[in-house]
Amino acid sequence: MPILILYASEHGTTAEIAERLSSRIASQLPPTEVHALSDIDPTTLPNYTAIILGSAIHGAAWLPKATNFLTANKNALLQKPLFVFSVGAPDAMPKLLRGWWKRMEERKIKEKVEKVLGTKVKGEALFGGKLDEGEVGGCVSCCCGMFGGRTVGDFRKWEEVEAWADEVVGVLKKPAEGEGEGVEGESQRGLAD
Ligand SMILES: Cc1cc2nc3c(=O)[nH]c(=O)nc-3n(C[C@H](O)[C@H](O)[C@H](O)COP(=O)(O)O)c2cc1C
Repeated sequence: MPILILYASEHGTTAEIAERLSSRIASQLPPTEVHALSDIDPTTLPNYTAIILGSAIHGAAWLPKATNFLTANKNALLQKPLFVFSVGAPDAMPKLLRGWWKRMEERKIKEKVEKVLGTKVKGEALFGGKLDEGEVGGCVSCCCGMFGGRTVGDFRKWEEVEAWADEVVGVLKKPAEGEGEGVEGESQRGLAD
């Protein structure tokens, strides 16, 4: 059965990261499938070995379509080893705020996911994304610009994406206690404890 990578994206960066995760994982544990949340039939979730769910971050939270999917399909998702990732732009913040902002987002998203599921997931990550001209406007743009932040930029670090893909593979390959193969262990990258 394939490993499923699902994503919620507004401007395409989360989709690209999902594709990169997929190809890296497929090079070690094929097959994989990648789908936008809007393109998956939730009744097919039992057909996958493991599920990796990712969302772009807006307003320091997952996109509503990702949170809604998590809530609506909680029971099916919990039957599988579940990993989550987020794609945001904390590196666009002014330098002084960057670390604090990233940790705040990590904590907030982790708490929300665990609250919806009622349990921890097998692994989590927050990756840098991309901001194109005109995507972020108004107050956010103005404040970032004034205090040394950026409103345009590519903050992706592909080596971090691939390293997390390798961690996911490691977790999935690790035998569960008392079983021949399984999913014990956790893979955390960039998300606060
Ligand atoms: C309207 C808007 C709001 C955003 N808000 C946040 C935010 O609160 N925190 C953050 O880390 N990134 C934020 N971002 C940055 C996006 O998460 C980042 O650009 C990401 O790469 C977008 O992914 P996507 O291309 O898949 O939509 C925002 C971007 C936009 C366009």
